[in-house]
Amino acid sequence: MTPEDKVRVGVLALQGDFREHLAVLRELGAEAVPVRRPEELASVAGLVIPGGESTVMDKLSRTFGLREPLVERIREGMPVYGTCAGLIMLADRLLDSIEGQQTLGGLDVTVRRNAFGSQLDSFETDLAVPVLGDAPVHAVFIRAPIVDSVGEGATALGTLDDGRVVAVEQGNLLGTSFHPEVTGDYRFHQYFLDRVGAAE
Ligand SMILES: NC(=O)CC[C@H](N)C(=O)O
Repeated sequence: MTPEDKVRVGVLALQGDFREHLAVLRELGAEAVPVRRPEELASVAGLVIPGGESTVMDKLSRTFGLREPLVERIREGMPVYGTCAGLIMLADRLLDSIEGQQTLGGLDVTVRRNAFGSQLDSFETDLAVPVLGDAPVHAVFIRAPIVDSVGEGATALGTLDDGRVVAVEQGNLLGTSFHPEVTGDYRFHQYFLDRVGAAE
């Protein structure tokens, strides 16, 4: 692969663990840049929205003038992968939001914030994700949201043993409740990059 062939993708870098996602995407051979301004968003063919705090990310996206361009690119079909707070940002409907909190939308799902309560802030488990192959995905959940219901437009990709959905896709949009960037298993990032390559 020459530098000219590299897929150029962005990671929303307003807040949260965007550096880890940049490192993963670069390791997978993509040109990955932080996105904080509309011009930077315009320069990328796909976007990762990282984990962090969705209420803060929402506010900053409006302050930085990114909200409208983000909504527009999502509507236009740009591949986007949202993890944890990023999944919250992509949800059409949100439960346990704070007053005035908005999402970007795009995924026909209802997501509940902080769904595992304070006793179980963080946990890890192995998850079957058939679209990524037979090997289970080791999933790390950190104050994670859950997909409370999946609308007609979206498809569940992975569920916990109790049936709760933690990975979804819809067209070019992909969302996980958990954090693949911290596990060394980058199949979700590769799945996203394949979408970007196909969409270009
Ligand atoms: N690790 C995370 O991204 C946590 C998400 C956070 N609880 C929120 O509501 O945005």
